Amino acid sequence: SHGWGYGANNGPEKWGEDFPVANGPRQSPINIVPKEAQYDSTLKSLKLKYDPSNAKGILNNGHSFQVDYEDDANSSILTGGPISGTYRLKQFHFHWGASNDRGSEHTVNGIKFPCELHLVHWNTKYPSFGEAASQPDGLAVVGVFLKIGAANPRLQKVLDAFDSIKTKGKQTVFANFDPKTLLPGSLDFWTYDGSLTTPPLLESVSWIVLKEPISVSPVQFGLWGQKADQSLKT
Ligand SMILES: NS(=O)(=O)c1ccc(S(=O)(=O)NCc2cccs2)s1
Ligand SMILES: [Zn+2]
Repeated sequence: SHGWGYGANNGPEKWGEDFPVANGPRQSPINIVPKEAQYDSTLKSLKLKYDPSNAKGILNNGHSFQVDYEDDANSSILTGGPISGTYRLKQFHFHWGASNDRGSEHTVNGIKFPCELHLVHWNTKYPSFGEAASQPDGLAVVGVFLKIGAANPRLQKVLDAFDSIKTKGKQTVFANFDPKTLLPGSLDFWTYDGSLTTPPLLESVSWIVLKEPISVSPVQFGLWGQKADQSLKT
């Protein structure tokens, strides 16, 4: 199909053909250079309050594995940090590569991590996710880097679910999961105004990238690589 992807003919270099905002002023991802970041004392600490029962299912959308959440109430929300108001969790998903030396979208001092988790939230001042996604302050995505290291038992439930959704379009029930368990000990973050990192590349995201990575073991990550068909890899 002609849809966007990560291949030579439909990859990031070509996205601008169908999505001209790709050449816009606030495109993500970016390279984060900690020494150049400015400390902003007006920023508040991040507050994440998630209700595990809001978890609905896990989907292989052909570009990632995505866990979707009920978002018809303020039961799983993000407040504080750089944002004002209340943003509701819509879904979380991952980006990874064909090998451990690549995969993350943001880089730190030019270094790619093997994987990056995104928790996608939308501003409740708008009536819906779709409406919020087209507004400059519509979305807030928390990014968490994954590094290869100790086994991470909190990830295991997500990894185990990959087994039953190996092909694009497949989804399965994924219930009772608190994504807060995936976060590192520190919620210190870098923040900037950017965009969705995949089409439609909308410039509506307040990015909140956590400084501390979480770990995944070589075995856990190896399974990940095997399970995802090639189209899923960056
Ligand atoms: N990598 S990322 O977190 O920047 C995301 C990319 C796409 C995301 S989405 O699933 O929220 N769809 C976005 C939309 C589809 C249609 C209207 S907006 S989140
Ligand atoms: Zn993402």
